[in-house]
Amino acid sequence: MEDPWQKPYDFAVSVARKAGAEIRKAGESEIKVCTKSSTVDLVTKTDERVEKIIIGSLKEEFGEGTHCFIGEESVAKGESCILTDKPTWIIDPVDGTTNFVHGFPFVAVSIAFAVNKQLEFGVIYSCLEDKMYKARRGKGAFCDDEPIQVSDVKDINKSIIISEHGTDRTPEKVKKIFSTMQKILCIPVHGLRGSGTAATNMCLVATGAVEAFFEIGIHCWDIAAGAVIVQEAGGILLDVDGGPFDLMSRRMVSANNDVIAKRIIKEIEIFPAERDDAPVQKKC
Ligand SMILES: O=P(O)(O)O[C@H]1[C@H](O)[C@@H](O)[C@H](O)[C@@H](O)[C@@H]1O
Ligand SMILES: [Mg+2]
Repeated sequence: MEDPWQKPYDFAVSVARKAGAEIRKAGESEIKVCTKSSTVDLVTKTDERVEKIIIGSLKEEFGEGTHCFIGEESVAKGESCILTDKPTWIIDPVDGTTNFVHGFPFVAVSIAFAVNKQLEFGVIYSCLEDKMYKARRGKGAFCDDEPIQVSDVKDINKSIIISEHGTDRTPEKVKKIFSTMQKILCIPVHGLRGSGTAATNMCLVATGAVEAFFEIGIHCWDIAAGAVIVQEAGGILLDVDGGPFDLMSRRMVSANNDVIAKRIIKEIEIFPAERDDAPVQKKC
């Protein structure tokens, strides 16, 4: 039987590469910065332009009617963020916008594709490092066409863990984030890290450079592609309460195995984050 998703997968890789080249070029000129949900949730013209390029190319190739699109900047402008059974592209045009603005060298283009709410493939182009990560469900994970594999460490005391602070600086939430980090650091683990992009963090789990990455407050476009890449590299995804991973829940633990994941989960202080697919509240 013909493989229906090979063409979209190959196309996603070429679009991600094209988008990454645009980001690199834009980084050479002055970057005008605006904000979204908070004063530290940054957005630039490049985020918007690159998302338009990606969605425009996908629509041209696959038609507007049959495929749906969830893109970070389109959702910010009021488009729907509901995952249906239709073939759906989930896109973060510039993951690591703060890094991009500051010239911190980890910025990724993240493109995932889901059908019947199941993620079929994920492509992450770490464009400043020029590394192309990709995975298709059931077919393994790759970096620049070389197979990648999570680490086999089961001893938490020999692990490196990644987390991020996010863009919600409500003092009670920040307190919980730092309390969690303090507890994990004191297990003790070898180290705590953060690249500033959820997509790249997940690739670091997938290559075995770190054992786990967790965050509360991320969005589906930050982690959809990484979810496929981590699982295809042999890793696992869980909710921060140890339950099943839910793409729209804005919380996730990705790890090399369930021993590491469950040990981390013991220390996570959970705080609320509104779901990506929550009904939009009408403004008065
Ligand atoms: O850079 P963006 O696409 O906004 O995504 C980042 C997110 O906003 C932050 O909350 C996370 O901490 C980063 O890891 C994301 O990648
Ligand atoms: Mg992002």
